[in-house]
Amino acid sequence: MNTVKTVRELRAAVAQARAEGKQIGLVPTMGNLHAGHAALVEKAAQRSDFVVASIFVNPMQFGPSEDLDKYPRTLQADQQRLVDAGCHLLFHPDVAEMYPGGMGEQTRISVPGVSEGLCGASRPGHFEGVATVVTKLFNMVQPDLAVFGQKDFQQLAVIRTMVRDLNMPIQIIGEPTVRAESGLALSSRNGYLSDEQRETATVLYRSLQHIAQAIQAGERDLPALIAQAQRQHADAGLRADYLEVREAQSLRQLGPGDRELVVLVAAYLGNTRLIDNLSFTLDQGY
Ligand SMILES: Nc1ncnc2c1ncn2[C@@H]1O[C@H](COP(=O)(O)OP(=O)(O)OP(=O)(O)O)[C@@H](O)[C@H]1O
Ligand SMILES: CC(C)(CO)[C@@H](O)C(=O)[O-]
Ligand code: BAL
Repeated sequence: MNTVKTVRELRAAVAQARAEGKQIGLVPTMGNLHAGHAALVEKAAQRSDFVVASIFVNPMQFGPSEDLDKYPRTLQADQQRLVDAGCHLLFHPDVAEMYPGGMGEQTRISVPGVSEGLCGASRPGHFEGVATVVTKLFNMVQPDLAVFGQKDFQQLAVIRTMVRDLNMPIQIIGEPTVRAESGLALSSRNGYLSDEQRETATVLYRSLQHIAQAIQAGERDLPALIAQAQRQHADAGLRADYLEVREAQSLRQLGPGDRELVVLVAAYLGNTRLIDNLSFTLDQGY
């Protein structure tokens, strides 16, 4: 697996793969790779012939008081993981390569509607940063397909909407969340947690399961279900950001007859912000 740092080298390597008749798959990441990322690369390797992964901690999607500076950077271990998962090329640009004119006057992509609320409410500008950098990566690589994790459920919805609205000829594949045995969704930010906090954080997935099961069993008092879960989170030492049930395709508020639902949670444990979600189908509709 080659690692390249410039757009010029990236384009040359992809052009060569294309000239050999290969289908191109892209897996964008911010590095500090775990088994969740490996699953995305493996999926891309199944569905395409030449897998490009990117590692770029994108300053544009971080708020001023977020963890841009301390976000873990572990290039060597990441390269090994990518090789093991079947990646052919790693793009690892620096900020100047990605934003040569600086970020201030960079053209931006905004995706209204689906970007609003949930993480969009607590991280203003975040999805504009994500949509902009993903568009740039799409234009640099021009992949046939790109793989993203369902763990970042709203991000996946934003990207699907952007691709549809801007007629980008790229198939978007959403991969299920890879979890620890405890149920905790794997995330680079879990590295900020102590062993005890990692155990505490498992309450989030248990709540998602409980809420999904209760709705499937006919419970419709969502405010009560959510309040009960939030009390448990607070008792465990978590600070609530949001806990909501939405229609899963559009992320709009639930309406009568909806069948595809998703429960989404974000909460702080100390300074660490954790997110998780669980989607499910209602046979009879909501
Ligand atoms: N547990 C997981 N299972 C499946 N995909 C995942 C998982 N965690 C992250 N991903 C996906 O990997 C891609 C890159 O995400 P990113 O590098 O931000 O990793 P992360 O572990 O989610 O980090 P963070 O702590 O910043 O959220 C995204 O498409 C994301 O949805
Ligand atoms: C998609 C992404 C690589 C864009 O920076 C990032 O938001 C992530 O890692 O999920
Ligand atoms: N995993 C999404 C990237 C972010 O939290 O900034």
